[in-house]
Amino acid sequence: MLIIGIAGGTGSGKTTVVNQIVEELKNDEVDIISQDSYYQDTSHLSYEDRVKINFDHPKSIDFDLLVNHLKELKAGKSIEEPLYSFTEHNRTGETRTIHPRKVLIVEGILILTHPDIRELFDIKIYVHADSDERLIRRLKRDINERGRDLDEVLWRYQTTLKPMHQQFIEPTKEFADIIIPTNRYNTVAVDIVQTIIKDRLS
Ligand SMILES: Nc1ncnc2c1ncn2[C@@H]1O[C@H](COP(=O)(O)OP(=O)(O)O)[C@@H](O)[C@H]1O
Ligand SMILES: Nc1ccn([C@@H]2O[C@H](COP(=O)(O)O)[C@@H](O)[C@H]2O)c(=O)n1
Repeated sequence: MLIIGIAGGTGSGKTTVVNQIVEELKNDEVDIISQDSYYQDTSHLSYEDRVKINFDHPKSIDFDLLVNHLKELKAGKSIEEPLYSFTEHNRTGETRTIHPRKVLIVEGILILTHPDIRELFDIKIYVHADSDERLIRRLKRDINERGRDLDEVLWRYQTTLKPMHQQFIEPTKEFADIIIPTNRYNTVAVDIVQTIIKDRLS
């Protein structure tokens, strides 16, 4: 199994790049795991307390479960990925069965911060867009798709997104084998990654 890790700040375009990469691959060859599915289970907290969580700090992620799941898949076993709700700020209680595939792509803002996870990746990619571009994209996406409003996104940006990006996310760029600039749609970089994957599949 080829495991590719794709990191980068929120709104940098990780999900978009992943979707472009897998477009030409067959379903039974590839699967995608999002770090967002591995936010800690916070069912013991009230909604008011869950809203206040710093979702951009490495502690917010259940890395033990993610490492365990990646190792299971690598060993040829299926796993149950937890499903996550951005409106409830919590796991939904449902899961999705993921079977081992030839290619697994793992994407998320903090995935390169964890040494055991870095060790499991065959290829490490960092997607880079400028912070003003990322904030604009995040505003549009969170308001349209994640049930947020302008004040919520700006409050989160100032209190956690920006400082956590500078402290934890941006420094992981140094671990990347490939850095993809995504201030614009980068078809050349996507082509290169697709070529690497096809080469490994042949
Ligand atoms: N290169 C790009 N140029 C313009 N908009 C983009 C680009 N890449 C992504 N977007 C848009 O920005 C938003 C966030 O992109 P997404 O891929 O979800 O980022 P991430 O997964 O890194 O948070 C989405 O609405 C997406 O359509
Ligand atoms: N309940 C939550 C959980 C996470 N977030 C934010 O999601 C961002 C990571 O996802 P991307 O798709 O943007 O990479 C992260 O910056 C968290 O702040 C949230 O808003 N609510």
